[in-house]
Amino acid sequence: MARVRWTIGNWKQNLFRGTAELLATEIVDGLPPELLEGPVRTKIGVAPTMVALDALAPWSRPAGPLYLFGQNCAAQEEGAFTGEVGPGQLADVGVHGAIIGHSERRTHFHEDDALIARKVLCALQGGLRVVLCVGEGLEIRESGNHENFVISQLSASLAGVDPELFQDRLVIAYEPVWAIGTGKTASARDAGAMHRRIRTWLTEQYGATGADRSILYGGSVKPGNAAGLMAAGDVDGFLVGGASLEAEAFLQIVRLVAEAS
Ligand SMILES: O=C(CO)COP(=O)(O)O
Repeated sequence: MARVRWTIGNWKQNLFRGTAELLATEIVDGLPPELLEGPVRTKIGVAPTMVALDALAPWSRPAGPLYLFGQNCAAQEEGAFTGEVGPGQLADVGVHGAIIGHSERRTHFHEDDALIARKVLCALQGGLRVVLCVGEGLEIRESGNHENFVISQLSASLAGVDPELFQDRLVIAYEPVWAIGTGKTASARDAGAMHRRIRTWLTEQYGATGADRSILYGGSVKPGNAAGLMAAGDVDGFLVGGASLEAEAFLQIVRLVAEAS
């Protein structure tokens, strides 16, 4: 079976309920009908701020075509953890999954691999999909140790997670930190090499079935570079930041992901 392709917009700390609804409407209205009616070639996700999640229910599955993602998820189901939102609470407002381990959370909120592993486990146990983000900073890229770094992040972020839980719900996103919001994209060659390395590691750890999961690229993805990145091999779609805030740019990327051979 072909791996699922994904195009997911990470809206970060942008938009309010009204503007989020407007953007969701523009995206859904602009989706090519064949993506909605035929065998779906790319699943489409959006990750608005927590307080706009429930407002997007009319555009998200099952009512609409979008999959809804939180930008974070607590490491525990519930309890005395001020400010946290657990997987059950996300699912309760119609959320399908959560982005976990984004570099902005690792950097600004000091989330380490151990915490991320607990979040991944909690979210999967709670029935959510998980988009697990990994990626190296510029210094590590320049030192040439980027592949080992990313594999160690991946290995630590999945420590203790039973692969039985993955099913089709674990997606990996490779997002080199130096490419996020900078306009610098990894070359198709570099992205392809990292994605292949990740796939090889997944196969070594979990066998062919465990490795058969989508690996997305993120970092300054735009309509102009999406086709080249899709052609790199082992790239199953994108986690899009800035360009996902413009419906037309996001829709172009969706089309390129769906049409890539
Ligand atoms: O962080 C990202 C997606 O999660 C990428 O952001 P940009 O597309 O703005 O570089």
